[in-house]
Amino acid sequence: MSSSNVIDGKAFAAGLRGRVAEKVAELKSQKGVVPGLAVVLVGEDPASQVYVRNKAKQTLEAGMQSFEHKLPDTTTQDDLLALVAQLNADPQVHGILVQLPLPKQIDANAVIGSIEPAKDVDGFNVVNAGRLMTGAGKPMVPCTPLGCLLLLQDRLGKDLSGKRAVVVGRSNIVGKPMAQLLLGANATVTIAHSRTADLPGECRNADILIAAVGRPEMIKGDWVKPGATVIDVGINRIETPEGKTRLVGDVAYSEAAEVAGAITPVPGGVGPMTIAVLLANCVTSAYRAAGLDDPAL
Ligand SMILES: NC(=O)C1=CN([C@@H]2O[C@H](COP(=O)(O)OP(=O)(O)OC[C@H]3O[C@@H](n4cnc5c(N)ncnc54)[C@H](OP(=O)(O)O)[C@@H]3O)[C@@H](O)[C@H]2O)C=CC1
Ligand SMILES: Nc1nc(=O)c2c([nH]1)NC[C@@H]1CN(c3ccc(C(=O)N[C@@H](CCC(=O)O)C(=O)O)cc3)C=[N+]21
Ligand SMILES: [Mg+2]
Repeated sequence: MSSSNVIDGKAFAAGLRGRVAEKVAELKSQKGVVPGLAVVLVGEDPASQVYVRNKAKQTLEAGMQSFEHKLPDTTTQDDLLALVAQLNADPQVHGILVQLPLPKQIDANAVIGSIEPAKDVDGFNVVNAGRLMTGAGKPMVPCTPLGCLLLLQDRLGKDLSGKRAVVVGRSNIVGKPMAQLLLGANATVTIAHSRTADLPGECRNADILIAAVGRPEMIKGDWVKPGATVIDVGINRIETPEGKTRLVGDVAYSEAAEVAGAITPVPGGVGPMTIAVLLANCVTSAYRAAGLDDPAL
């Protein structure tokens, strides 16, 4: 496979962040408003700390305000709900992201449900999930699935009519909203999961294959239909034989790249898109709060 069949999510994300920065500057000059993103991290998970640092850096680079709230592992649900309430009420905050997973003593659904839907830039709140599913009202769309859709549409065109899409994984944060977006773009969608009878067979039907499983390199090259577009959402940190760690996706990349028409790498594929869409959602929220139409990004 030629390198042009690698979908460069890193470059696409950089372009999107550039458009976000332009919209931030326009809002500032027109309304004197600077979009603000609040990120809440509970606990000390090193991987989460890296993501949160990257988000803050890119937020500032786009000309936005970044508010970081780091809370200890022992934080109670009431403490976290109180912080969310404070951020809901803060006019400088247009987007609130509570990093998942949360410690066991906290009910994630209760916390997500307490975020003002307009500020729910992850799109995880039931109000936004319901809007996405029904088409009633404008949702905040979950960042990772929307990032995947943008990469697909850049390759295949906006209309996915006639294409068979298979989404492996049915989580609320990736698999289910991904399927919903593909359906909205007119693909014919199958959602596969751990109870699917013949996963390799399902995958081989896919013109568009989305892997969101959380199992390192589970999807093999001979599960991929020749010419298919493969989007690998997985972020798995594995130990190499030399005792170092390395990031791999849910797809056995080098095998799959031999067969696929196009494929996202890990790192440098979906991950950077997630953060770029997060910034885009936050800017959209700020435009709405200022009474403006959604910016074209
Ligand atoms: N790039 C990015 O920006 C992001 C990456 N991720 C990554 O994406 C991956 C998925 O994340 P997330 O959706 O949160 O994960 P979850 O663990 O919430 O969901 C995993 C899904 O995969 C299914 N699954 C697990 N094992 C198998 C199997 N052997 N065969 C078929 N299906 C299986 C599960 O099925 P069942 O429901 O039956 O248990 C479940 O639906 C992870 O690697 C995560 O790190 C996540 C968010 C953002
Ligand atoms: N409320 C919430 N919203 C999220 O969107 C959310 C979350 N919680 N919890 C964790 C997952 C994971 N996630 C990633 C974001 C960026 C990269 C990313 O930038 N990845 C880079 C490399 C990162 C690295 O090198 O470690 C890449 O793939 O190229 C990865 C993963 C967002 N998540
Ligand atoms: Mg996400």
